[in-house]
Amino acid sequence: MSLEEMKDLQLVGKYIQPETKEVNGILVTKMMSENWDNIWNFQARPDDLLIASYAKAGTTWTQEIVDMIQNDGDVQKCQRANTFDRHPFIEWTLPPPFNSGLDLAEKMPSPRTMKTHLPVQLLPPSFWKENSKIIYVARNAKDTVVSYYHFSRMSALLPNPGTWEEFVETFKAGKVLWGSWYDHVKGWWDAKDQHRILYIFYEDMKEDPKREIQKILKFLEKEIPEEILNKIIYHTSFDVMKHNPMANYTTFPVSFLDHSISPFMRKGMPGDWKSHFTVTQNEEFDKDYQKKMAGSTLTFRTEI
Ligand SMILES: Nc1ncnc2c1ncn2[C@@H]1O[C@H](COP(=O)(O)OS(=O)(=O)O)[C@@H](OP(=O)(O)O)[C@H]1O
Repeated sequence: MSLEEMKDLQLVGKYIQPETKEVNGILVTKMMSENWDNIWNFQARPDDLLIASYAKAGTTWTQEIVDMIQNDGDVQKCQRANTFDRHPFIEWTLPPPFNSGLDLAEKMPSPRTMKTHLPVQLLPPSFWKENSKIIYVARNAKDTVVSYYHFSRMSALLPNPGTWEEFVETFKAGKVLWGSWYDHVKGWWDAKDQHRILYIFYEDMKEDPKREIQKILKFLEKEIPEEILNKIIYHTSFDVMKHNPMANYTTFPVSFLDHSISPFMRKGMPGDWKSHFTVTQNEEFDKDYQKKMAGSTLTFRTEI
């Protein structure tokens, strides 16, 4: 449905209950669980590109970078629709008249670029069979939980997060949509060498966007002049994306996403967790983290 039609339906969000259900032990929305057979049987194509991540890891940022690369730095072309419509969110299921990710994806001509937050074991198997390319973006747990908390406060589509203290515990227990952060990042990390997966980090993107965009270019087998590369870095910087209505989620009905509670483009900085965690909370988080990440070669930076 068009943005104009969406605006006429400002109130619809109020009637969407963020009820949850489990699919193979992973929490998803009730609507996703009811649509699960279709999601699982989704037909990927060999020339699909999937941007995968745990929620709040820098998905939208990566989507904008990829779209700019695919459109040779043409900003106008990247303004053709909001992020949600440009890159179908395959598992995201909404009631009619809203478009669900699968509907959008199935209608989209090849080559498609799509998004998912599914943990690796729940990815529709056709992606593996067709050997589609996947970019996985990961972000450190502490900044992720902060961003997830504020997003849950502003989004009527996600369960109520409760207090910050409560949400940290829910996150640690993996009782949030898309399941445990720890299992998600490790699962995709372990899968990366057996498939066409580029695994990148939010903190690295922030530290040196040029270097990380060059990694994406290489993965996509694309070459662009320096001038376009610089344009992409500028257009996908936090300050520019924050004011880009096609990338900052402000085109969504306010009853879905209420930016006056917390903007989607909130801080965009590694290390913001320091203004949220108490000393005790941080020590307990670290202790729990060591246990959950023990034995993995995957490491994160919590500041740059
Ligand atoms: N260009 C750019 N630079 C730096 N940071 C950026 C950028 N674009 C988005 N963001 C930040 O990414 C967080 C949102 O993550 P996602 O896009 O993965 O969210 S979602 O799961 O798809 O809803 C959210 O992080 P927080 O600010 O910490 O909440 C966004 O602000």
